[in-house]
Amino acid sequence: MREILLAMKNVEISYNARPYVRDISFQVKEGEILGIVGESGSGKSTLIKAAMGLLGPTGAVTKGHVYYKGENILDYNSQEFQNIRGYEMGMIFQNSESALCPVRTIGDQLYESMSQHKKITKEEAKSKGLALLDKLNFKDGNRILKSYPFELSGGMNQRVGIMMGMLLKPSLLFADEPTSALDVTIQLQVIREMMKMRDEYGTAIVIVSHNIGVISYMADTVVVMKEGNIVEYGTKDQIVFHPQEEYTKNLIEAVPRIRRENG
Ligand SMILES: Nc1ncnc2c1ncn2[C@@H]1O[C@H](COP(=O)(O)OP(=O)(O)OP(=O)(O)O)[C@@H](O)[C@H]1O
Repeated sequence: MREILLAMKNVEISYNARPYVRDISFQVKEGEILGIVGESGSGKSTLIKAAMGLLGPTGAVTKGHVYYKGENILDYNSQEFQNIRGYEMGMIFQNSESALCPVRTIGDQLYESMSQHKKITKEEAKSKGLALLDKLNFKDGNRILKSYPFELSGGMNQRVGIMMGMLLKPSLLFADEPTSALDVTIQLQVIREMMKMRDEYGTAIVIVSHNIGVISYMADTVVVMKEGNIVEYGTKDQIVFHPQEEYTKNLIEAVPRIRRENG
């Protein structure tokens, strides 16, 4: 039986004491890929931030429970969240450049991120980073590691962010619109690399994407969000290929598909 890694139960999330997201329940098992779709402002990123303890000073889970490996993480203090972020839970941001430190090289940031969680030499960190950069189709990994974020293009920084999120082989990877800033060919590479991570290491992935093609390619299960509520939740087959709600049907029709599988 695969372990349930993440579970939200009847969760409400508020900013400045006003609820924006209501009565959310879903779960993610080991090796499962959950897609979250929904129009802009429907609360997709808020769900991910709540699971990672990153709602910021104005945000809070105001009702319900969030469990990670059976532990109620709403009881965690910031140090406990710090301990699981990166190592247990990885994150790929929509805009990696803004998550990177502008005045330090990629190589230094890579080493810092890895050495926070385990004893590792700079050389080991470098060789792991180079191997993953190679898989993500960077031609000149050495140069990338010596570069500052501003010296790289937006697409390159995004792939660096993806590498950082995947490097520690977390049990659960959150990916918030990870490919929207990338060229189509690179998008496919990144998606394949995430799938490989799931297949090789049993990594569970929660992916937010506007692109139903990406969701239909990757996800096992799908949550559909509208104005802070779940309107549909089920298997990919149920949601992408046999949606019940008009809202879901419109979402699926509104965006171009990369490829439809199983349908
Ligand atoms: N820090 C914040 N303070 C106040 N309101 C916020 C904050 N962050 C998000 N919100 C509000 O919460 C709601 C959900 O936002 P969220 O970013 O989760 O939506 P989303 O579905 O991820 O949107 P998008 O697809 O545009 O990224 C929106 O109404 C947004 O304005």
